[in-house]
Amino acid sequence: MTPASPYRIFIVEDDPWYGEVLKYHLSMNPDYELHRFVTGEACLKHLRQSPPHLITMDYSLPDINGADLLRQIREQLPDTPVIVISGQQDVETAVGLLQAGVHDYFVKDDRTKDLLWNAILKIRENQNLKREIEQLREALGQKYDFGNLLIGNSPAIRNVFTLIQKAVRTNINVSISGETGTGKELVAKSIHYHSDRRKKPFVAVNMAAIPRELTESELFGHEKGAFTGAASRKIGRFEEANKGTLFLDEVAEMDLTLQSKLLRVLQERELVRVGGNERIQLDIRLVVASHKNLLDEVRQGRFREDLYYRLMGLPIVLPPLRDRATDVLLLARHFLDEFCKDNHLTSPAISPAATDKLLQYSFPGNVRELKAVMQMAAVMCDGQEIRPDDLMLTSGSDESVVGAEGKTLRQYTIQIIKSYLSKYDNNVVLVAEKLDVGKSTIYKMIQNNELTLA
Ligand SMILES: Nc1ncnc2c1ncn2[C@@H]1O[C@H](COP(=O)(O)OP(=O)(O)OP(=O)(O)O)[C@@H](O)[C@H]1O
Repeated sequence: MTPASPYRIFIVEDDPWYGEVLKYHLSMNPDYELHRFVTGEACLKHLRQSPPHLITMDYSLPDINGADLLRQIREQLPDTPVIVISGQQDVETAVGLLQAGVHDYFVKDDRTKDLLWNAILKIRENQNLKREIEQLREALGQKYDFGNLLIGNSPAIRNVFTLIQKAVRTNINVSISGETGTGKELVAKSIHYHSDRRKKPFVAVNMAAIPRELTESELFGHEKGAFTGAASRKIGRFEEANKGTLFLDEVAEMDLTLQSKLLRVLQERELVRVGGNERIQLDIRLVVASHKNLLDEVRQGRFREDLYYRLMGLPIVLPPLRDRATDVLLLARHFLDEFCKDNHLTSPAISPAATDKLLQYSFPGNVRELKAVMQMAAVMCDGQEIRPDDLMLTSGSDESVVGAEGKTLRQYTIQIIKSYLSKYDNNVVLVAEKLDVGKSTIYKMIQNNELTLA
């Protein structure tokens, strides 16, 4: 059903006069295509032929009991909203119907047709929003097509593609390790958007970005009044990701207390919000990542061994870019073309000397650094060709640092991050997103006193 198609409503009402009143009232909206039936059987017969977007039904029909009709509608069209209109003012029936999944229940009186009008508007709004979300998720799925977007042809990255393909076929947890900027989050997204869960949420949480005292409530949520400052209920990231995928980045940053809580949630597949009693069932694929070696963390007593084995699932190791030599040029070309396209520039060639320089460099910041270097080169070059001097590399073959003030790329990076932080009110998450740097990178700069928040 396209958004432009008429909105089909079935009115099931055996009282011919009342049925006509409802039909006439709803026909004021030209978007509605109205079909009236005087028996439950007639409605059921048409359900499959031309499925409606919404059904409004009288509870007392001559041929079929309201509850039976509802059950049969639910079996055939589980997602179609049903509004029940009835002459009975019986609370038990109303509660029973609402529990059986009826969207609304109205008693026949003077206000019914207006209540019905408003209820339909609300339902349509929700249906439109749902459809939009699904379309956006589809679009994201295409964006994270790892065949297109996870660029690479080296044996190392092809091995990663094979593991992603294996992961998407099952529900197994995945642990990704690799240096910063190697593409861990991109791999996590690719897994999600290729799995059966793609229509459900992908939620990413960077454990290094959350202040320690807030981690539990951030992950598991809290009830109103659970602690000072908990002014209202908060849904945690686990609950947000339910039925979808939760990506826990920098998982090694969790303290031991939180690790025990996480272990319990994973074992029991349910959580209780901080300060609450309700048990919430969880159905989540967990993807975790760390640039630290988790096994080393276990050996040092900083990471629980039992949790380590729970999280490990299918391990994917993302090799550093320096071990994917053949990918460097492929990725360089990709980032250059992408940047030039976005900025309406003609994509320049890469000179042989610049190619050599790229191949000799060790890329400590991995793919993220290569992307930044190529974007800067596109700006710095003469528009025709990228030459060695256009490539601002910070270490390896070319120790020298560019720029009139003799600053290193790292110093430039810090300067840019600083100016963004002051522009965006010290919102680290937003700045990391805008500049496409890891949030943990910024937090580490703050920790190392390279950056101070104004
Ligand atoms: N194989 C790839 N193809 C295309 N783009 C890539 C690839 N790998 C990484 N990138 C790009 O490099 C940047 C860094 O990737 P990502 O954020 O996934 O790395 P990460 O390992 O999660 O980093 P961190 O450890 O700092 O969180 C992103 O802009 C991402 O789109």
